[in-house]
Amino acid sequence: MNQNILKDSTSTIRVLIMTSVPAERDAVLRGLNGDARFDVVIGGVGTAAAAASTARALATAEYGLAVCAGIAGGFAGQADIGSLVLASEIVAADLGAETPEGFCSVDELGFGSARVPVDAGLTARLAEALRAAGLPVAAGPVLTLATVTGTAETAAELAARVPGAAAEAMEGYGVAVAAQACGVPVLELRSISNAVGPRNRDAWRIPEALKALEAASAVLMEVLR
Ligand SMILES: O=C(O)c1cccc(C(=O)CC[C@H]2O[C@@H](n3cnc4c(=O)[nH]cnc43)[C@H](O)[C@@H]2O)c1
Repeated sequence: MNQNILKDSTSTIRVLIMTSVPAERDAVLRGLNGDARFDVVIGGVGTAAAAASTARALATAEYGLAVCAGIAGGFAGQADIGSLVLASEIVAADLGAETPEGFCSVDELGFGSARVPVDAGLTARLAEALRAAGLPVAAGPVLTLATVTGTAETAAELAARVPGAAAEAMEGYGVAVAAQACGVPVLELRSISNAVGPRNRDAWRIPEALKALEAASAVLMEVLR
């Protein structure tokens, strides 16, 4: 078990799982099968809602781990629809400035960091357990964006800007910044519902992604036992 993860007097880790919408919360709860160590919260869509909801939840109890969980878009060649992605780092990919020479991150601007590290040890253990359970999982940067990518050009630009980018979603950075501020380790677990690229909402495979999220949540429960 990672040294940073707190245990209470009964040696039980309390885990906060932040989702965006009710369907994601319900999928996670099905996988957890009533395990009382986990609190699963609907934090809303987008970074601001996620950060505010996570900070509020972390103020109500002593958690040893915060997990951002939900569906996401997968980058071509990195994560197929129905597979899982574990963030190797959480990256606010549109937090910065546009310049004539291209995008300039807040890191380059000198205003903090658009990248939050995850609990690497726990991420590795969870990835191994997911693979052992027969669930396909990739590890790579998970991008947080305010706007869902809708063109091949933007997908290619993001993939070039963040080498190895595996998935994009809309909340991870908000959850991660709130957790970091509270000294709580963070993970991001995503199941892939669609490919990052030209918008085609009819091609989103949400039921398959929610099934994968449910299965992954059951594995997470076992890994933290
Ligand atoms: O319509 C439904 O039944 C339904 C069920 C569960 C979730 C949804 C959502 O639309 C959730 C929005 C949520 O999904 C993330 N997401 C998924 N794909 C992408 C993407 O390609 N780019 C960015 N974000 C994506 C995102 O985190 C949203 O919060 C609908």
